[in-house]
Amino acid sequence: MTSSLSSLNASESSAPTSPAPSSIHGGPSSSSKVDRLRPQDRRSGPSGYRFSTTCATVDDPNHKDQYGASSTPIYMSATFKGLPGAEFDYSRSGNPTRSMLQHHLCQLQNCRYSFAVSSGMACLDVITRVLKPGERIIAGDDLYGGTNRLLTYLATHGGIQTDHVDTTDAEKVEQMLQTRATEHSLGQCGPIKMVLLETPTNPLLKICDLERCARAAKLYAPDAIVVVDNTMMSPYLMRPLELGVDVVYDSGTKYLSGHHDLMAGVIACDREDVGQQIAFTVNSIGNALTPMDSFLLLRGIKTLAVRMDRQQSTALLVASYLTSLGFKVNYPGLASHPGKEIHDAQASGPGAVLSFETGDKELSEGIVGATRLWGISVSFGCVNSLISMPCLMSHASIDPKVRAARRLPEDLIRLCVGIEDSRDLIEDLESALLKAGAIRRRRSSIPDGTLVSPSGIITSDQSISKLVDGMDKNKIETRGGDDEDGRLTKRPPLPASSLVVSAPGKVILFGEHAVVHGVTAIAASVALRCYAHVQPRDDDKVSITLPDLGIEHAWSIDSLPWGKVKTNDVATPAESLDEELHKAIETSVGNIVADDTARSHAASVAFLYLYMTLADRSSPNRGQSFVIRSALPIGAGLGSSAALSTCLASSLLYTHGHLPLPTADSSVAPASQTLINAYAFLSEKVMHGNPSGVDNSVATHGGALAFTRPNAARNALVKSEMASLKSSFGSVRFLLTDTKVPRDTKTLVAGVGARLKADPAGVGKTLDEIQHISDRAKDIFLSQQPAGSGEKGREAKLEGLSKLIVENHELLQTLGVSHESLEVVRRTTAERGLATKLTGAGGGGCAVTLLPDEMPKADVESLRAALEKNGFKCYETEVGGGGVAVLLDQSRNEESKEWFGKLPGSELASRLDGTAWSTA
Ligand SMILES: Nc1ncnc2c1ncn2[C@@H]1O[C@H](COP(=O)(O)OP(=O)(O)O)[C@@H](O)[C@H]1O
Ligand SMILES: C[C@@](O)(CCOP(=O)(O)O)CC(=O)O
Repeated sequence: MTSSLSSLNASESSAPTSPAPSSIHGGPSSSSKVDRLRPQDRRSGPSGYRFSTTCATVDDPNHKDQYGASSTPIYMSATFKGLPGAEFDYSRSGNPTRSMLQHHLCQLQNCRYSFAVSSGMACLDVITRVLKPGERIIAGDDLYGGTNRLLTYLATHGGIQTDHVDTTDAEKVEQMLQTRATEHSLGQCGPIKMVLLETPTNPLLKICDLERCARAAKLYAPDAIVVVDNTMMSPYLMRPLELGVDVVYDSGTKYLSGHHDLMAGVIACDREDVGQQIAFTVNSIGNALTPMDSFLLLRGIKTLAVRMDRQQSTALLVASYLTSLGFKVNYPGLASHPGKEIHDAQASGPGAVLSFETGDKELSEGIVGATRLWGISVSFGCVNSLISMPCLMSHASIDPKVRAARRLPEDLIRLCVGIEDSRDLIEDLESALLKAGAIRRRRSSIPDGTLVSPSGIITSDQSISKLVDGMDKNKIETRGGDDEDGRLTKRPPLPASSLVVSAPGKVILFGEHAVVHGVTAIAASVALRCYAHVQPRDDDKVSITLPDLGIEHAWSIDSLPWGKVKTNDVATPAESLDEELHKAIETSVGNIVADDTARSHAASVAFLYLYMTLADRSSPNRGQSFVIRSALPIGAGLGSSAALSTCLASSLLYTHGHLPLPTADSSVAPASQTLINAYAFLSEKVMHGNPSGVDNSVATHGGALAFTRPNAARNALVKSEMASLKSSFGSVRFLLTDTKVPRDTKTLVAGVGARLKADPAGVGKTLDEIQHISDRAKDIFLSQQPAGSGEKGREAKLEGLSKLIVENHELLQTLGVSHESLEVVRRTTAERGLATKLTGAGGGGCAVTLLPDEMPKADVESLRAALEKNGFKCYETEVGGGGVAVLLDQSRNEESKEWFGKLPGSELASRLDGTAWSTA
């Protein structure tokens, strides 16, 4: 042992982690409520990355590897040579691999001290050594068995007593603190020196209000340290230090490592006095983490956020599935959880552990024993899913009488969800529930035509959302239930069964019509959107309600022409329409709603085409009701059909489990966008015959795009090219004028196609000229402003765009797609020196006018009045917002059905736009 270690003075110990305190506190302040709600969005550490980036980026500028190794080397060395004072001398006190891990943990938890020790229990051992005999602890009554065992040991061997209270009731914690403080002041007991909290509790998943308990501790026992076991959440979902807590520990064996291939514990602390004390203890007792395990833990942490996202979203499905069967489920992700509000305020996700009761201990044993995929094991946080009975396993060390007193049900089953396919997990669980007799099929009520595999197990190609939705009513009842109908008919809100999505309309600035024939179009999303609300129907019908057109259609699902549907792999969408299916749907829609208007007919056929392509006929959950609303003017050239198509495609893909729902902190994934866009394009083809795909691409991806479709005569593309246009000169003001003159995109597009066929050279030349316009416009958008050109540079660019607008409109006139109403707009604006062109298919519909930066509001208003005098409607709009979006708030999804179909479009939009969406 080297001389620096022979002294066990805390201040000389090299156990604390390496970064200088100042470098860790690079992140934003911890006091803001908003910050706290979304810790994964917070930037931390000197590099200022967000959480998942920091997870994957292991870097300590003060400890660069001599060879530039990409992965932290494992320093398998007990000793390090050198004179006293060197940074490392003996691995118990400090080891470079462990130092790197501890540095990384400091970055993730935004704290100054981090310690990696041999297990989660070792953490508690180290932390409780701060206490002296006679001092007291307040802890929860729903604790992990190991924690309980150590606290009992401290009481019998160390004279440190613990008061167990229900820490999920902050008032009880406050009362206990007050009582003990009074007793201590009267000399009746020792001081409270530690308050030990855990939330959600294990295994009952009850919620403790950390901030309130920490505040109470500071009030009644200012010398006590507030300690939180954060293993259930991991630093990704919760960072208790930011809630007023002094010390946090995690069993690193769980989510941090994620693979159940090591044992570790990590302690985080930001208080210097406590940090130094812990450093002293770790060094003294020698339980610091080995270099090999430090390496493994560091590796595991890199994927913490992605693992947790996946595990958590599956846990929500499993919890909903079990709830739908009638089991009492404990999971803070469920709207019914009593502590949800507090949990949501202090953590940013419900985690991936849940528990449920069956009502019978033997039955629970039967279920646990019958699972195959769910491993029977203690612990959690692993990539593999685990099932256990806490009373027989993780909590067996607690006296049964104590367990009973703490209301820990003997039949409780704990599920720790891993990263496997959620369908396999639910199928395996269902099979175990059936085998154990916890549920059984209600064969008599399976609807005609519903296919159930001979084994009685739902086949794996069925989507989880359908599986989950249909469990209760159609197939299964809980044990002991008779065939009483309606016994389980009250279903809880299910994550994927009711959903709200939205997509924006678009404005084509240059290149409409020509884009159909391979010319580049410049288009951008607008702030007006279409919205779709989906919920299950239990009458075996599928329906579409179009309140904007005053239409509702419902079809008995069996009456649809299913014989024409070809088996398809949803992940590889067809590029062209299946004309046979299209025709068959046209016929049946025509038959069913003979008095249909052309508009609702088109929307209905497109809807059924996508429904029949994406829904599974054999699913018991095939019944669905769709309500579509648009804040966009319909049929005016602003892409209402593409926004509708994108809403239909996304809602069907999500509710039928073809796409994972985005999580609270994620946007609609690029791969999801691609699939949504492909199906939206098919719907557009149903509605418009030969669309270019620009509208649905903008509705799906959002932003501003230069879009070019493959066309052998014009370009060498094999698939549509989309170049994102980020204007180098800020936003541009546009006025959209809806002439309210109805027109039909399909007919107008076909008309231009016919002209091209009749006069390939003449129309071809027009197309070349439009291509040239789009190219110039693209250059203007993308070109950097010459240095020092300032306002002048911007003015020149806007002038350039105005010229192109005028030219493009003239060319569209020659293609025969203008209309007198559009010419009125053009003239009215030209009188004021403004450039206007039609946008979209023309023939009526909308015109777009470029507004100069300096145009006063009053002038815009007078222009608007002049235009609206003709019966037109004007919108001043921004362009380039987000694409397809999914409403994340499940309760909002449920609640909105009350007013979704009733409110005026603009009011509906303002109600929905203010809520939490995940957007492309
Ligand atoms: N909210 C809606 N309700 C019903 N149908 C709609 C809605 N939005 C769009 N549509 C469908 O889209 C068609 C309009 O498409 P289109 O003529 O291309 O004009 P736009 O430029 O608005 O997309 C309508 O005729 C109708 O079939
Ligand atoms: C005319 C066209 O270029 C745009 C159609 O726009 P809208 O349907 O009028 O919104 C056709 C297309 O690109 O598919």
